[in-house]
Amino acid sequence: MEAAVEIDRLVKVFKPQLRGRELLAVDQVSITIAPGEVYGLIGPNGSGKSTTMKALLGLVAPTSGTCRIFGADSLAVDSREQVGFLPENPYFYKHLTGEETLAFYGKLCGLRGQTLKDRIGELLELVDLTGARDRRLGGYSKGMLQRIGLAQALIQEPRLVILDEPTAGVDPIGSRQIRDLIFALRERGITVFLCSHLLEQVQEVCDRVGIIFRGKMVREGRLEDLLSIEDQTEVVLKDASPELLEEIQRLVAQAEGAEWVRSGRPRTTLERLFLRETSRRPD
Ligand SMILES: Nc1ncnc2c1ncn2[C@@H]1O[C@H](COP(=O)(O)OP(=O)(O)OP(=O)(O)O)[C@@H](O)[C@H]1O
Repeated sequence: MEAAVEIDRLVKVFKPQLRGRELLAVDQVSITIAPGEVYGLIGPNGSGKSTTMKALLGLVAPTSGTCRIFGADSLAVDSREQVGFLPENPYFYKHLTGEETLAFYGKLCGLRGQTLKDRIGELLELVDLTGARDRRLGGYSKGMLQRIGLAQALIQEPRLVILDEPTAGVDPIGSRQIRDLIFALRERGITVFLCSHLLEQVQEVCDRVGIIFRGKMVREGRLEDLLSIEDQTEVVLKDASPELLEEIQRLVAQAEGAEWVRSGRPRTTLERLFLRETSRRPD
């Protein structure tokens, strides 16, 4: 099966504008993403995530290496026909309404008439902005702006969506909505390539993750494989009495090779606690 994304030994060196040193932003990075997969590229600020994405989109010319989208070289204009892109800081015309914004981008993609109208209606529904379709973007919250940005990226029914920090500056509830949207894209079989430096967001939505640091890919794999601690087993008990715990501990002490590491209450993440507490409260 043809890969949705194939980045092969990508190198990007930025030349200094006047004096100064060359900057190796991406160093021999290779990424392959299968159709329908949700892939997350994570790494600290300045590690080369956006540059990798821009090279894939043909917005940055590789110093060496190649990028392909469904087999087409990223430097060829037609490779972009299948791609939707949400940049890190999307710029929108604040005086346009949500609906006008999508109409603007839809027309740029060649959509017209009823097809365009239907597509706009469908996308506003998908990103939960039907009620705000006639409001100007100047009055949208950051989360709403990201969602209209996502709708814009989907206007031409792409097979691949590239999202650069889709939840940057968005509160946990807004982030949850964007995450749910990514799940919805996966259900539709759309390939998603996203980057973030927020690990928890990536953890929930991605099938596979790459960790990039100082331009180099340092780890890559399926999330379960990356996160499992190979030599440990987790048992979660409900309403366990202290006596039962003692009994188990005694059994473990008798067992050859096994070691009791810890017991205690499992913790939720701060993000989950925040979402649980705030979703209970009326506005
Ligand atoms: N057009 C450019 N000219 C010169 N240097 C650049 C350019 N674009 C990016 N860089 C540099 O390349 C390095 C990688 O930047 P990049 O934006 O790819 O990182 P990132 O991982 O996306 O960071 P962030 O999480 O902050 O968005 C940084 O040191 C950045 O300053």
